[in-house]
Amino acid sequence: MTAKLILLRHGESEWNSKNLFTGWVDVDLNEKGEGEARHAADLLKEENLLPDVVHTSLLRRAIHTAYLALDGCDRHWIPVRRSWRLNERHYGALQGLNKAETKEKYGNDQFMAWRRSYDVRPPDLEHDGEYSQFNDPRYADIPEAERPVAECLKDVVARMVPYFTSDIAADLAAGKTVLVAAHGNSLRALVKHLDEISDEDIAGLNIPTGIPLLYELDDDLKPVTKGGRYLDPEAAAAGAKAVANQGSK
Ligand SMILES: O=C(O)[C@@H](CO)OP(=O)(O)O
Repeated sequence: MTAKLILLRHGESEWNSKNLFTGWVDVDLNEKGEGEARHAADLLKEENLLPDVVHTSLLRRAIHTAYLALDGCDRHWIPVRRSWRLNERHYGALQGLNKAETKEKYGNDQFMAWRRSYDVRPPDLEHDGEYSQFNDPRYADIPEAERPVAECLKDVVARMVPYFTSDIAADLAAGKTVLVAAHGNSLRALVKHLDEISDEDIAGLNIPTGIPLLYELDDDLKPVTKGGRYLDPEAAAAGAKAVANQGSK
């Protein structure tokens, strides 16, 4: 028997459209992003892929996307589980900065190392910085010493995979169709884990906003088809290309 795992990056956010590094800053979807989330519902309905349980991050762009996608396919009532472990990568002191300006200021190599290398962290964000979440009550359960102030993708893999192998895997093993509504980099971390992508090759993988990506997993939770299947492959390819080019003005 195969288990069904649907990955959904949130729809376009207010800061995606302004080309700003977002990370843990809790910005909402813009109108286009809400439309993408509703369209995700249509795609799920068309394939009769109706989630039994949803896992989201603690950030409203993922929570809002999950709600709109589930509402649109009459699954607004299913159990919801949330974890900071599904949050976007903490972008440290880059949070709030414009991507094109950052690339211009620091050069493409540094910009790409911060954005897509596996193990180069952006500079730390001060606890009292304008876009710091250090004292946000929603993260009170994370011991201070472990509360992120900047993360590379390797850090995201380290905090996300344990949640996948415990909570998400338990729902999959119980035969549930699972929706994970999360973020560009937390989903890159999950796809890296599922498809066993190398630390080098993951740099080239970008996840588009708002298009469900279906993985059918075998009993060992290995993908039956590597890379899964986007429910709208053409839009996904165009969306991934746009994410890759975000440093350009
Ligand atoms: O700004 C961010 O938090 C992420 C996702 O939007 O950006 P990037 O794709 O540059 O890692």
